[in-house]
Amino acid sequence: MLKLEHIKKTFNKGSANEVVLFTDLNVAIEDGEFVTIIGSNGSGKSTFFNIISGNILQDSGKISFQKQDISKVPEHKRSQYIGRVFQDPQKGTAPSLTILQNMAMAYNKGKAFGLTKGVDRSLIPLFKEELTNMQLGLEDKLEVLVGALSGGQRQALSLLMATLIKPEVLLLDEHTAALDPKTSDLIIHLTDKIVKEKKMTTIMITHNLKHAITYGDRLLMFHKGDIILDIKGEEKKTLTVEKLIEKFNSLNMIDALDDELAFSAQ
Ligand SMILES: Nc1ncnc2c1ncn2[C@@H]1O[C@H](COP(=O)(O)OP(=O)(O)OP(=O)(O)O)[C@@H](O)[C@H]1O
Repeated sequence: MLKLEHIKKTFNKGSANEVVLFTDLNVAIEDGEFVTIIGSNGSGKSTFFNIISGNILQDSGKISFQKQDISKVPEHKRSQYIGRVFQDPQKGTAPSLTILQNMAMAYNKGKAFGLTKGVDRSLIPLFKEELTNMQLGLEDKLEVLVGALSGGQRQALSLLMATLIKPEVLLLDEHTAALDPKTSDLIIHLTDKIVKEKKMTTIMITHNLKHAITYGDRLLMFHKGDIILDIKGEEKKTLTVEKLIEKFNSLNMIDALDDELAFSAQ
């Protein structure tokens, strides 16, 4: 279980630019859970990920993973069990290296590894199999430079690389947002397939309300540094855009739905 307790975070404390974001954030994510996160701009979604990954430190509060206190564990150590895919297809892959070299890098994550001696060729069948599963034809492009791939192909590769050695927690930070709608649907479908196959604890931030409702088994909504909705179980399984909007209305929270989110529901 990944647990955040009483997290507080203020940026630029004491200055004119002070942002009091989290005053008492509490959430527990079960092993194997696939959680989708929505929320208006600036509601704290990315900061939530930054605090989980150790990219920024909370001011106070506790983060524990499998009952171990990881509140002060540095990011590079947490990255051994926490994988992350970003919105920008440029991140997460090395453009000047081939697909094969990128896959080898991902395979050797956390180990002392250099490309000077070349890639262990015995791994090629495994890499080909993984790439074939994605159905993007990348298995025939092992020697192609990643910089020459389309945004969608590159994001699919980022996803594959982040999960090649199964992380215990996978953070997806709007990883389909920079893609056109068709490619975005393809990548989200692929994501769901990989998450289910590998049974990974996964948290996905999305600005696409339909994706947040369709995928995953729990939905959290952030608003001004608080989690204002937590929908799981049967309620999540049978959730529709209409039901969610009804819920916002009944809780007088329709303001929490910004234009981008509302638009994505159409
Ligand atoms: N490193 C930082 N320094 C100063 N302020 C920050 C920093 N990171 C985040 N903030 C502020 O904290 C608030 C929450 O930002 P965050 O990026 O977590 O929101 P978000 O929900 O991910 O938004 P978006 O949907 O726009 O990506 C914003 O007001 C932002 O300006």
